[in-house]
Amino acid sequence: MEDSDTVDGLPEETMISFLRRETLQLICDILDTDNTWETIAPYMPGIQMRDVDGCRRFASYNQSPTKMLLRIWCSKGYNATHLYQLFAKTKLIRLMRLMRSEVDEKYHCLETKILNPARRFRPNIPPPGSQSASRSKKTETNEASPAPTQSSSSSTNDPLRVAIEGTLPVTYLELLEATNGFAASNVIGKGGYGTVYKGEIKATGGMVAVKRILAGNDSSAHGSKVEKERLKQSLTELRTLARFRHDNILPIYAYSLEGPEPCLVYQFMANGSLEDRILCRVSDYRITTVKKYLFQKGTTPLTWIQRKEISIGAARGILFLHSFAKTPIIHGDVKTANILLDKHMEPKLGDFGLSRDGQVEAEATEKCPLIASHIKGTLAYLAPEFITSKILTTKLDVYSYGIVLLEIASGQRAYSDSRETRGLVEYCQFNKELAARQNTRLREFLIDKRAPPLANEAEELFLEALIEVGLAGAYSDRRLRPSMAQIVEHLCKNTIPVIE
Ligand SMILES: Nc1ncnc2c1ncn2[C@@H]1O[C@H](COP(=O)(O)OP(=O)(O)OP(=O)(O)O)[C@@H](O)[C@H]1O
Repeated sequence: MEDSDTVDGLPEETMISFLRRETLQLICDILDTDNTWETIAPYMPGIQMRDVDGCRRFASYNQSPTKMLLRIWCSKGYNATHLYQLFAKTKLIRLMRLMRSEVDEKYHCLETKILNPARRFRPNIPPPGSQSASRSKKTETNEASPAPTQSSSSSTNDPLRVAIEGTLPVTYLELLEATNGFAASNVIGKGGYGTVYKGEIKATGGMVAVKRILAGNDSSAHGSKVEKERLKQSLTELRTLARFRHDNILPIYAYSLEGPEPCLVYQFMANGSLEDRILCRVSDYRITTVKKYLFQKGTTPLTWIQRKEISIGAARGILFLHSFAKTPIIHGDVKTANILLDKHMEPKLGDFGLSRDGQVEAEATEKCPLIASHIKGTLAYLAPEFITSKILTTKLDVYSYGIVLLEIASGQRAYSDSRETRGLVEYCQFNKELAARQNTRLREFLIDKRAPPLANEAEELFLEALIEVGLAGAYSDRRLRPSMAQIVEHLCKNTIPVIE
């Protein structure tokens, strides 16, 4: 067996021998289902990308990947109590209950803590290798492996430590190998803060996108300020993505901070950005010159069904950010370039470099809004209250998302110098008045000319909903904008929100 060094090379005693066989089997059965083990692996200190790859290969031989993962983890000195705390951290209460009889009862209060997060409790379980650890076996000293138990005040205050918690480290060398040495032919995109490369993790053949944060060569005070801002944004992105996992949020797989430039590794999105797909644009980076000739007419326009699914999926991603945690997360840079499409055209919201904890914009009572000094966003997508007063609430994302919907409906850009009415909202409003004067349906003025003709009444209704929800979302008075929950509801039902 090719991977015998990682699979069978571990002595049997490194299994979690302190767990009853039946308990271990039950835990493995649950975590093997739907590859749930992959969601806890990033929270296991000491577990690296290559370990996860090894477990995946183990699974391909019809073996339990969870059992393998736990064996590797135990070989690094972690024990049942650490496992219990890992389940607490990843909120797998069912698994905690399964093994609770096998850990000291002083840790059982972790279950109460999950059910009642307001109560603060931090049992001190020493990490392996520390003097008081029950197993003092020292392992792989070159690994930065902060045990999950080490969330003391000093570590929680360390932004770097907090940012990388829950995401796998990968070596710069592995990324060099994956991207053919960051070859120009692997470039798939460029953003304000770095270049994105397509890469292949050799062990699994899995495709990834590697964002390599630009290293500036400007050593002036301004240059180092820009550099700092870049690093800060990549850490913000890392921190946010490590905290939230959702079908419509671009998953981050790994990071590398030890090389010459910091790198973030994401799931590869085969269909590129929504912006490119709306414009039927073949990215210069994506293809060779020969292919560019073949594709010069551009990519196939999105169908109306695809547009509907993309709109709803992206809205769900934003709604998740706004509602998942106690404090809503404001993305701050929602735009078609940041909605990426996987091979099934499933949309995933990416680029969290500007995301911030914010607050829900209340419909009835006007709370004092947060003032953000950092969010920049892209001007055409930025809500007026942010531009004028730096007011930051969830309605900031609603405004930007409204613009996205208008782009999906009309195929127009958010801002264009070649239009008489440059801003997209003004362009739509202008056409709305024109349509009313000519007693014509607005959709006939605004429909994306590249899109296939509307096939049935449902598609016609959807296009109308798209335009009206888009306009409502981009309403200048933020208090009159719908919430993301209302938007998802309207789009799913093809209904039009009532606005003044
Ligand atoms: N995971 C991914 N899979 C495939 N392509 C990607 C992925 N991430 C980014 N890209 C491509 O790389 C481009 C640049 O992405 P990036 O997030 O760096 O910048 P941006 O959002 O376009 O710009 P900025 O960060 O300045 O707002 C994207 O527009 C997209 O085409």
